[in-house]
Amino acid sequence: MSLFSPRAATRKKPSTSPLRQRVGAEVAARLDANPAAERAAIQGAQVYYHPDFLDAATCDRLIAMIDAHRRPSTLLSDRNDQGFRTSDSCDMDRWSPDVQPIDEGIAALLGIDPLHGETMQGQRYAPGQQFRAHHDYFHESESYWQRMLQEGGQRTWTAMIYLNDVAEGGATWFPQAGIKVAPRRGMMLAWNNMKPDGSPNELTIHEGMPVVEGVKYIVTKWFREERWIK
Ligand SMILES: O=C(O)CCC(=O)C(=O)O
Ligand SMILES: [Fe+2]
Repeated sequence: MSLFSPRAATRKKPSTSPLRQRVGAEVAARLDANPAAERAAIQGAQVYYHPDFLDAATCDRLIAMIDAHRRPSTLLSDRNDQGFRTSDSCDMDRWSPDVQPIDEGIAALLGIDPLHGETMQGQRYAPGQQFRAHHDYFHESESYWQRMLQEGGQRTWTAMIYLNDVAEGGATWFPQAGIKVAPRRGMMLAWNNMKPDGSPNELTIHEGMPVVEGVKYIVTKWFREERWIK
């Protein structure tokens, strides 16, 4: 039997990275040392909760900003998949006095330079709206990848904050990691999209489940391996 396998030779493995490896370990160590943060009891992915990261008044201010600026959400993917992400979303102006302290507070909690953070996204889901299963990391096989390399490279950590409680539905579900998180006003959910070796972690696939009753508001912050703002 030949040891050479043409299939294995042509299948491209996603790249590992010492930089991403380091940010994974450093952020996890920082959150482990923070008594306000709690690590989810799952194998194979680093996922943390921080209840009460934002107070109610701050959540309400962000909700009002989302309502003032929201438009139908978009997708980066090459596939044009109707129904995949049906929420509204908007960019939260990082230099506005209402957003900047929150933006910098998230970066400080994780210990990541705020300049690595993409523009914070606000999202609103009405009943029936959802964000189906996806990875937050970029797929190196997609046509956007070369552009992403110019714009700070791969995404490492995601920090998401629920701005309100939702009467029914709207949980964030990680089907492979095996956790389902119900929206709770002010709670941050943060996870590393990379494995310990700095390559994409498939186990972080997650979904914003359909809202059944009520309206769900969140803000999401994605961090890049390099500076997103030059
Ligand atoms: O709405 C959710 O619970 C998930 C949102 C999400 O996956 C994202 O913003 O990347
Ligand atoms: Fe996501």
